[in-house]
Amino acid sequence: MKRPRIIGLTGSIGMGKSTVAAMFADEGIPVFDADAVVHELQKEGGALVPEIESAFPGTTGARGVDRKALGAAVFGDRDKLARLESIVHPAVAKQRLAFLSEHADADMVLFDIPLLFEKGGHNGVDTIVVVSSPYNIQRDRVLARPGMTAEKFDQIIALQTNDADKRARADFIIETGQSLDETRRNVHELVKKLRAGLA
Ligand SMILES: CC(C)(COP(=O)(O)OP(=O)(O)OC[C@H]1O[C@@H](n2cnc3c(N)ncnc32)[C@H](O)[C@@H]1O)[C@@H](O)C(=O)NCCC(=O)NCCS
Ligand SMILES: Nc1ncnc2c1ncn2[C@@H]1O[C@H](COP(=O)(O)OP(=O)(O)OP(=O)(O)O)[C@@H](O)[C@H]1O
Repeated sequence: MKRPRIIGLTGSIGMGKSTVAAMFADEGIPVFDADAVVHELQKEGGALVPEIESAFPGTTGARGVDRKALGAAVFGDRDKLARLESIVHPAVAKQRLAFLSEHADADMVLFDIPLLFEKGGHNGVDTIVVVSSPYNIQRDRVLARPGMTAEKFDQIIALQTNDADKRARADFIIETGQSLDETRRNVHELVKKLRAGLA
């Protein structure tokens, strides 16, 4: 069956996945945003809210999942995180398949998958793009987010494949330590190469 070339976009916390995925979308490439799907499933009326409430009592309310509370419950506890992942990841995988069949005629699609290497998703994509910036820039950006603490940042970093490994396993690296304009130019050049079949 004909299917598009699948580009997997990944990178560690705050490296710029969402920002760079939006640049690919601006180039006309359909983007599957795993994180946005998780938000959808966890919001008020979201399909996973009841199951999350029963596994993690007190972490949901009238507005769906309270992500801060749930994050505080799982990021420092690998068993709890694994339990949450066993609820969330199958639902995301199902939507990814649906997305792929909706875009079966596209030449290329991009999957924005934060845990591409951690969960083995790299085996299901044709080309791997990693977003990456120097550690200090990453850390400063993440710590500037409301509600973020150095402790939470360290916990999350410890759960993710490190940046050097990601870079080593990438087909292409998009540097995000520079200006947004520079990064956008690099995305444009990469898309041009991919479209021309040169990469
Ligand atoms: C625990 C939750 C509610 C916390 O939400 P919150 O808005 O506070 O944080 P956010 O989602 O922005 O994540 C912050 C950082 O942690 C990373 N992260 C999220 N889940 C995981 C995980 N299971 N393992 C490693 N890193 C993770 C994100 O990629 C991001 O870099 C949320 O992250 C969640 O539901 N995670 C489980 C689902 C999941 O694995 N999502 C990420 C891939 S789709
Ligand atoms: N050259 C650049 N490329 C990408 N992002 C940049 C760049 N310069 C500054 N930024 C900023 O860095 C931040 C990156 O955040 P973004 O949400 O895209 O990262 P993420 O990898 O999706 O994060 P998370 O893993 O937490 O979901 C944004 O605020 C973005 O504006």
